[in-house]
Amino acid sequence: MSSQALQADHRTGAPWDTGQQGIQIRNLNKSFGKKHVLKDITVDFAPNRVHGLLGANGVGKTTLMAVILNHKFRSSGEVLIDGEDPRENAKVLERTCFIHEDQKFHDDDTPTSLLRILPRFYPEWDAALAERLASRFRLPMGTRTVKLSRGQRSALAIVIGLASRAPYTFMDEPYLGLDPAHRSLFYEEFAREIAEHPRTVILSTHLIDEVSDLLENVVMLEDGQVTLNADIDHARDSAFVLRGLEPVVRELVGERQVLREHRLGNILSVTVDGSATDDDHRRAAQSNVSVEPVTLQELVAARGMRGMDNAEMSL
Ligand SMILES: Nc1ncnc2c1ncn2[C@@H]1O[C@H](COP(=O)(O)OP(=O)(O)OP(=O)(O)O)[C@@H](O)[C@H]1O
Repeated sequence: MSSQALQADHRTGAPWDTGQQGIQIRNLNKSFGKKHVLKDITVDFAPNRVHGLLGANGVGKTTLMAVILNHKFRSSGEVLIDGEDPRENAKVLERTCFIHEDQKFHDDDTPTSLLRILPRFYPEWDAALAERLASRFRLPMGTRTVKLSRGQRSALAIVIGLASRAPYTFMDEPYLGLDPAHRSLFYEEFAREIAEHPRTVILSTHLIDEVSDLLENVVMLEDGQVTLNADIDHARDSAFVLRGLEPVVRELVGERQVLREHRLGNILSVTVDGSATDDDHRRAAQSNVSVEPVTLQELVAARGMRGMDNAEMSL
């Protein structure tokens, strides 16, 4: 076991056993009828890291998470969690938690009844944490979930996702309906939890700049395939923006791949695939062109545009 995977449990002082081997996916395919959504995906999600699963609407993020956890059947390919196939594998599945956008609950459940029942399903459940988070999110504990607002249902799902302490936690746009103050609260509690109890998190989100400080790794889906799996700093370094008068910007871009461009008056901004070289910086300075880093949000928007034939953009 790596030292990174072994943390002290702050309550008991006992070693904190986290996800250790991560998730390995090989040649994974998923089709719905004739629609081929996941196309021969091979990717590893390293253990004990927070992975942002990013991409345009409809590109297959939810499907990928659901197929990893066998909530949806794969068409072909291999998935291993901690070295084991999760299909009908209770030992693996009890180490996972999946919270969905617009999480559904049984109508008759209340936050109180759920927080009483769920520890049976999550061996690492922390009841004190669940109570503290429920109180911070001001959940009406006795109200049936059918009567909760959308934001309150999201808050309840977040409480469950964090309190489960599942070594493999999947969060699919978990903040829907949360107002900015409650989203900030989620980010604060998430950061605290992950620092104290590292685990492997796969978080899909469109609020990329808002969550980028929480992410350690970025996995980008485009047109059913993984086109980027990189440390967040490398991801940011995988493209750059040249901004200036069109002829000089075009000359600087040369033959390189353009991810996106837009014009404001006679100023052209081009997002270029790859890293800016020392030569780019020197030539740009001589021609009055600025070389700017991309934000993660811009990067996903720029790359996502290329998948527009199969996915709608919402970034
Ligand atoms: N049960 C299903 N039957 C048929 N098609 C489906 C089914 N579930 C998903 N799809 C299709 O698979 C594609 C991927 O959907 P998915 O929900 O995984 O995308 P996503 O990247 O999570 O999108 P978003 O960002 O909008 O949540 C979409 O074209 C969707 O219509």
